[in-house]
Amino acid sequence: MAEFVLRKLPGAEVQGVVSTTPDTAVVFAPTVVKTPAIVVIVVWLWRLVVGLGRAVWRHPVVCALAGGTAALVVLLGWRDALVVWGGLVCAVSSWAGLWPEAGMRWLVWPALSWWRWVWVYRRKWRSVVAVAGLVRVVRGRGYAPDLVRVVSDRWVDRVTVRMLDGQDDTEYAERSPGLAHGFGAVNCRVSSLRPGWVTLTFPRRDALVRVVPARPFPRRPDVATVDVGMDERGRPYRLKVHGTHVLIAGATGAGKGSWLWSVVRGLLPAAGEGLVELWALDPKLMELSFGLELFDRYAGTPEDCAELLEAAVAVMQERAGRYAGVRRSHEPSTQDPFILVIVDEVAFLTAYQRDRDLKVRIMAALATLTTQGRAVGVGVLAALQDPRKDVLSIRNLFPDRIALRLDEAEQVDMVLGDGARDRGALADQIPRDPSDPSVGAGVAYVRLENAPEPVRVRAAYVSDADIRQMVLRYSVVSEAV
Ligand SMILES: Nc1ncnc2c1ncn2[C@@H]1O[C@H](COP(=O)(O)OP(=O)(O)OP(=O)(O)O)[C@@H](O)[C@H]1O
Repeated sequence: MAEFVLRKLPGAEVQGVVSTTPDTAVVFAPTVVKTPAIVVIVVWLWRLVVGLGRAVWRHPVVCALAGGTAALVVLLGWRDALVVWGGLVCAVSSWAGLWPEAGMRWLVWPALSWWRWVWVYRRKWRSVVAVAGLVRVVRGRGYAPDLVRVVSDRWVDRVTVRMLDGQDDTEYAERSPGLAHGFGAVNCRVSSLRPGWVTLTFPRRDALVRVVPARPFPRRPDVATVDVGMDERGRPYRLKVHGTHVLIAGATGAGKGSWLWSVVRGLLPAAGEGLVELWALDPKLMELSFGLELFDRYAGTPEDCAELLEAAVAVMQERAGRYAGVRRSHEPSTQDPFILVIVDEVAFLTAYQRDRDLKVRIMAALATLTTQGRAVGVGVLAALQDPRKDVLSIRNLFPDRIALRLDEAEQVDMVLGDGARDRGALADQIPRDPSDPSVGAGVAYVRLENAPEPVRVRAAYVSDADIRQMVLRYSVVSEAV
């Protein structure tokens, strides 16, 4: 029975790790059974074959190199083998020099991944997971999760792990600080894309330290997603705006403006073609008014904002009536453009609004838009400064959420949803420097509706000069509410 249970557990048995669990403190000596030598030899040979097969499967390049070298030495002798090797190294270096991107992709990153696998993860794996509490002891034998793969690039290590049967990714999320410290990383983020497997992301260098300049205007109008900045692997990050609603929360000076303006910038070519309409609500009168001419409709006072939201609801209902029974989703067109309602500091219209009637109207319109608008091409992009005030009542209306720097750790889950901070969304630890507002500004954790794991992204900084250039290029005659 014991053997059956143990065989069902995936993962390697822990050896050489001092166990601190009380149930293993007393070990009873088992009955000694004499095994015939031939059985022992067969078992060891079988283990050797399995080990070799696994090594070839996991490290095909290293094994091919080792096997090829051995074959060359046997066939040509070590001098000629050395000459062949020298020629190969020269050829590969010239190729990598001529095509550096391909060289990095096929040579440098795989070599780095292998090195990190051997030197950092494989070497420390069992002791770190044991101390972090991820090892299970079954009838006196310890089992550790399997370290399967390490993929490294310039910025992060992505470690694929086969969990033990019965474990789930929330357990890894809870232990992520210990894993990060154990492997010498500043952070560890946990995601699970298929049952039984978990991916641990350990950032090595921060791609997001430097300010990301405003993204170039898209060559072709794109409504579905917008290039808003850079992710932590140094790749452009595209935010979905059509078919969703997005909430952006961050403390004062966290850089909410750069997210709003990056979205506006990315949609301008489509707006120029009549496929998008940008409706702005700017109750603070300080942010969106700077690019007033870019918006099809603009409202500043709370009364105007309520009217604009109700106008959006009217468009939504008119479309819903037309689409009913004809189609189930919205395709942006000049007849029915995608309408993006952008709200800067939504709490001014809700939590801080003293006029009760107005507040009720605004909340009702917001709730209607966010619950029914996406299928008919009306989206809401709202920014919020203080997540404590109002977020719990409106947070759930937004499928996609972005947390910039927040003042307190508890606010992270308030914005992104339960468990987000455990999964590595450390929005309360995004750095800030009072003497340099650009430090950490625009850096955020994004949690999308269909992906529970947060992604760290820095929005491009759209400066005043960039906004002036946008106005010069894409002004529309803005309609009063
Ligand atoms: N993406 C960014 N990259 C670098 N610096 C940025 C970025 N976004 C903003 N900043 C810097 O941070 C400052 C504050 O940004 P911003 O006004 O957008 O913050 P905010 O979150 O909107 O603050 P508030 O809620 O007080 O309006 C800017 O003046 C700019 O210097």
